[in-house]
Amino acid sequence: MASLTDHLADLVEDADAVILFSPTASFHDRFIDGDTGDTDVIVAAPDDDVGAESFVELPLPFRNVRDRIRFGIEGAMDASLVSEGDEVVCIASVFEGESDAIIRVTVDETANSGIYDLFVDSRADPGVIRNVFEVAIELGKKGQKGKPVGALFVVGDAGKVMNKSRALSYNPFEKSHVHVGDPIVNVMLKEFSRLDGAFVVSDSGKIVSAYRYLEPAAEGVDIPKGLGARHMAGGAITRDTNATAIVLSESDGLVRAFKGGSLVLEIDPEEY
Ligand SMILES: Nc1ncnc2c1ncn2[C@@H]1O[C@H](COP(=O)(O)OP(=O)(O)OP(=O)(O)O)[C@@H](O)[C@H]1O
Ligand SMILES: [Mn+2]
Repeated sequence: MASLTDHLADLVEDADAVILFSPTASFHDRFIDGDTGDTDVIVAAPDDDVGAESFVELPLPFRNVRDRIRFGIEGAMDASLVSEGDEVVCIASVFEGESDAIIRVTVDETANSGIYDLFVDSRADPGVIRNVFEVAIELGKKGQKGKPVGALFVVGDAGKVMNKSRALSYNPFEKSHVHVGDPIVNVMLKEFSRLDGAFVVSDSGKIVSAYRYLEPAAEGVDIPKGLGARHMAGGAITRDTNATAIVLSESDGLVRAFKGGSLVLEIDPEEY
């Protein structure tokens, strides 16, 4: 079987840009050394291991290829590397291992899914959003003592979020100065996730409170039917404030992110 690289020249020809998703160094080098003509080469990956000229950092590996491509394209748009109407060739690994798939898309600014803005254009630091995702994914994978568990994290704009919520119980984070991402905090978050309500996290990642009952106005919130009170409250608080909500569902095990009152991203922790 001919390898993907044998066809690359044909497939990339007359595209405006190529996005290589997490390429190996050898694939990237072969690619750069080949004749890419006027086509810009962009690398999208968790880390820039290949010394790319143009780079879009992926905050998560995005097992779902559609999410990965959306993030890469929206990130490339944000950096003015591609623009409306551009033909972009995306080269990614869909199966395990090396780059094995090519998806050619036309950039359509109106189709912006918001997945890039979720991380980069939130009130909270991108790393904070990522850390909260990681806790939610881990919690979703393992549950609490083997049982599925739900959790609601409201990240950023914490002052306003506190004003639109009330305490369900004493706040174990009252006088602490702990941040998401600290290993010990992740253990605490998992422990407290058995109890009701939401975690409130500041822009910089400080855990402001646990056990908050959110009381946002729910009008104008557009979340899929079938999701319950936790998701409704999480979605609605992001319309009422500039926070981002990351919700782990106890019933279907998925992690969802809401921003501006809409569902932006849905991932299955089992794939991570
Ligand atoms: N307004 C709210 N603020 C904070 N937490 C809430 C709120 N409403 C519900 N919850 C939390 O969500 C939990 C689950 O509620 P519910 O089953 O209605 O939500 P859900 O969206 O179906 O979530 P799941 O998919 O996890 O079941 C409640 O036990 C409570 O801890
Ligand atoms: Mn439910």
